[in-house]
Amino acid sequence: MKLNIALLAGDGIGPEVIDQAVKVSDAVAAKFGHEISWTPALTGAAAIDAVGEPYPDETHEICMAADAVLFGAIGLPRFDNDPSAKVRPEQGLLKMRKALGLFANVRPTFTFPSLIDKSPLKRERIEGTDLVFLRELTGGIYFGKRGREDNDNTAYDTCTYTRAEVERLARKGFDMALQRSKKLCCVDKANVLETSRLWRETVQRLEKEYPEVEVSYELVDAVAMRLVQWPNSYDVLITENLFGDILTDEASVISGSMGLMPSASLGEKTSLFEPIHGSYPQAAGKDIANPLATVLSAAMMFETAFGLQDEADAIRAVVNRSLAEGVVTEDLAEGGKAYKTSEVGDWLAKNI
Ligand SMILES: NC(=O)C1=CN([C@@H]2O[C@H](COP(=O)(O)OP(=O)(O)OC[C@H]3O[C@@H](n4cnc5c(N)ncnc54)[C@H](O)[C@@H]3O)[C@@H](O)[C@H]2O)C=CC1
Ligand SMILES: CC(C)CC(=O)C(=O)O
Ligand SMILES: [Mg+2]
Repeated sequence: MKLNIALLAGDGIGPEVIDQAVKVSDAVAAKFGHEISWTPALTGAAAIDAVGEPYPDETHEICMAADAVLFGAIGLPRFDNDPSAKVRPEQGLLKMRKALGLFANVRPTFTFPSLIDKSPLKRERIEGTDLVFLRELTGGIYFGKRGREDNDNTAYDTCTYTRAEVERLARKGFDMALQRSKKLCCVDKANVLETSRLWRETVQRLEKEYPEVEVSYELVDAVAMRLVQWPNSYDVLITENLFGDILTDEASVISGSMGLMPSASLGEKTSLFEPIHGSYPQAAGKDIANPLATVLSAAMMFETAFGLQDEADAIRAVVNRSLAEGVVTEDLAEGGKAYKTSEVGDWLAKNI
């Protein structure tokens, strides 16, 4: 099979972790007789520096022409530390998600048997955790009207959701629940927010179409607590953009490192695969970041974008072996040998 993949490395550790995902993908492709054609494209601060905008038209065209997109991360301190910057890397990420129609971000949270004792949470709480967030990705407060008024002394961001936006995400959640343990949790703040009440009402209406699915409705603040207290009690969780962004970073603690959790951003036209972490600028250029979140995002790409299950399983199997054998970056080394980002990638590619 010929696989045409757009490659958006981005900023900070983005290029380093993407390099490892490319090595591993090429190795799995060679093993199973596929040919990958990678088309690199600019995004984030790298694109601002090169052409003045964070998601150039040319990058969009490359993404639309590809069968799938593999994305690293964007963002740099020189923008984070300058609140007055008008053009920002994150605008490129949001523009890209909107332009590609990537409304559903699938963020699984799971544990690795060899890492259970590396999590700051107790073994008996986290063992067997296997849950998945479906985060709405192209609506809500990240895309609402924002601005300043009152002589620059007041700022506002608005959160808007349409019933259609909620429904398409929720349907994906119900469908996913049917494939899994038939449990769905709608995470909102319906005791306060009107948008959350629209979410709840829309999901309640859909319940009739999915009588086999047991739905619970929980407030986001309580979920933030229960997620680390009893992660095993959750299976599929659906939620809006902001809540999903925050809760999934929190959930990464269950697995043992932010550098482990992958995601798939799905839409009608195309799909994009990206680690849940950001550009971790403190580690940029040091060859120390954990590449596994990006490598596992590539596994999701083989599975979801190309229907290549054996290839995805092969990547997951070699990742599990690397962890069991202690071939890990410094975030997981705990005083033992810390491998470089590139060494982990080489090991995975060699052992697949
Ligand atoms: N999807 C994206 O491109 C995202 C971009 N960002 C941007 O990234 C920049 C940094 O943001 P932060 O809040 O520091 O989030 P971050 O996710 O980049 O880093 C937070 C912490 O997570 C850990 N971490 C993250 N990735 C890791 C990896 N691969 N290996 C080992 N440890 C890892 C590190 O301890 C790090 O200090 C900002 O400019 C932000 O806007 C933030 C989140 C997502
Ligand atoms: C710019 C942010 C919306 C990126 C982020 O934190 C994420 O998608 O997880
Ligand atoms: Mg985030």
